[in-house]
Amino acid sequence: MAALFHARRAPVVVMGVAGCGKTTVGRYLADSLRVPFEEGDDFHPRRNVESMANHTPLDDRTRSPWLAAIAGRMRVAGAEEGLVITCSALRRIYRELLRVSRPDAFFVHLTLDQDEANSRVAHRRSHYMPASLVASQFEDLEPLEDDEAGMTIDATLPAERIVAEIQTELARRT
Ligand SMILES: Nc1ncnc2c1ncn2[C@@H]1O[C@H](COP(=O)(O)OP(=O)(O)O)[C@@H](O)[C@H]1O
Ligand SMILES: O=C(O)[C@H](O)[C@@H](O)[C@H](O)[C@H](O)COP(=O)(O)O
Repeated sequence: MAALFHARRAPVVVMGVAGCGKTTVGRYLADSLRVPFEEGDDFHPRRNVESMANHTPLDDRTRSPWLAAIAGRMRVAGAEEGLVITCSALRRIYRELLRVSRPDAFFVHLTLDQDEANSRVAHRRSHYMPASLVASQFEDLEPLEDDEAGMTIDATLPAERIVAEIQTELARRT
């Protein structure tokens, strides 16, 4: 995997359960790397957003078009421009699907416990995701594994520190 990787070019997928900080860290990272940023939530079909807003978690079937759309965006990311994109990517098969479109994808898994995720989602304003679905996110979560290109980092560290550690790891692998 390392041989395929180039920090400026490989798409970075910031993953993890709702509330782990994907959007916060992803935006900051994209700014730091000077690459485009995409919010994975924007790729959901409207019915998925309605489902979550109505307290019904997504499943493999309902996530399928969303993952396909994210994979499509990753596929067209220019070789030079790079990309940071957020996607919960909770299950390994979802990540496999994204890797089909971009085998060089680098996953950053932001980890935190369920209480902290609950608290963050409950206190977040202007977002469709209810805290009632956080438990289902942990049920579905299959953490990033050692043989998957990427890194796992404590989501409760300050965002600046998380971004600095990601940049260090990207530079190390280039
Ligand atoms: N490293 C962090 N430390 C403390 N709070 C954070 C951190 N990252 C994100 N947050 C806060 O947690 C909440 C969820 O973050 P968000 O980026 O929306 O997560 P996600 O996109 O994974 O759902 C927001 O209120 C955000 O400000
Ligand atoms: O796979 C899923 O069940 C959803 O994509 C979910 O993981 C995502 O968390 C929501 O879209 C809420 O958005 P945030 O993750 O940004 O809170």
